[in-house]
Amino acid sequence: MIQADKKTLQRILDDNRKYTADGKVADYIPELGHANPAALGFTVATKNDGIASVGDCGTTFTLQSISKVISLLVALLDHGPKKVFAKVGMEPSGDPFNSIIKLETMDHHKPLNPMINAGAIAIASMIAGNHVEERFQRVCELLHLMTANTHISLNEQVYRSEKATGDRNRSLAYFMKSTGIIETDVEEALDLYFQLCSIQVRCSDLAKIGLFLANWGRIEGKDSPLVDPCIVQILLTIMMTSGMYNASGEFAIHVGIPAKSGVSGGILAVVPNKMGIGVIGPAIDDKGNSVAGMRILEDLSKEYGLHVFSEG
Ligand SMILES: NC(=O)CC[C@H](N)C(=O)O
Repeated sequence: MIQADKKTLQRILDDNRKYTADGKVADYIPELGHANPAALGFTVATKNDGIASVGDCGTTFTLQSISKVISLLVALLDHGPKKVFAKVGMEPSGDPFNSIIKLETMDHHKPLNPMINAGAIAIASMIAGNHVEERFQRVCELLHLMTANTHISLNEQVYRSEKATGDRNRSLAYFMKSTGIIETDVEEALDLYFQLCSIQVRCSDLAKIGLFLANWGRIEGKDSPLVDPCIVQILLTIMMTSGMYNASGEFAIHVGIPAKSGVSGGILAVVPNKMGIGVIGPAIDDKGNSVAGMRILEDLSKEYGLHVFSEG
């Protein structure tokens, strides 16, 4: 269906190109500022119907906050939900992704969820490994398995740029160290977080990660899951409630599928049991979400009836 329907996918892309003009490329991490604001593309990877890409899918970009889903997955594999959620909450924040305001006032100073920066830095501090490089490699190896693409690796320039300008994240991390949320070396947690945000991918990689989650942790064509489906259920639920930062509620109403965005303009979306979708559109809104990318997902959801709360 998806291959045969490439015309529909192309129409959805063309209809939404105009919205790239309504956003801006993030430049608070200077290296991200080089992205082309007019770029737009997406890949759909389906369970039984192959994979199709339209638009500027050759564009490479960094995961940015999309990496938060993968870090959470690895931390859950390492420690289990009980230990992980003792340190980080499960509630939507309603605040910007890099907000510091609730850290002091929340119960036990827990960051509200793993999809905001504070939560993701705390999660990074829990990823097991002898040193940062080993921890980073563990995450990359999992990505290689999910995508069958062993080329996925660090974008060194973005990493350096982010590390040089990441003072807000540094302040979040040191605050969490002072309250005991971070128990390990704070600089190492930050370094790993910056590296994970700087992993370079294409839309097709995101779509395959999405399909892996849509398949409840199974690699296409393999029967036994690589990760416990209960863990995938946690990831999808947190993506649904918090994946689009303080626009998660609106996105859930209009699109209705679990998704995670990043300030590079990428969006990873999952239609459980059906497909994974990867979108790139570097022009983002003031909440950090790709403007045209969200419109594409809304159109795909309406065209194919993907909203998870749909009349049967
Ligand atoms: N929303 C995002 O994608 C933020 C990730 C970015 N690396 C940051 O820490 O600021």
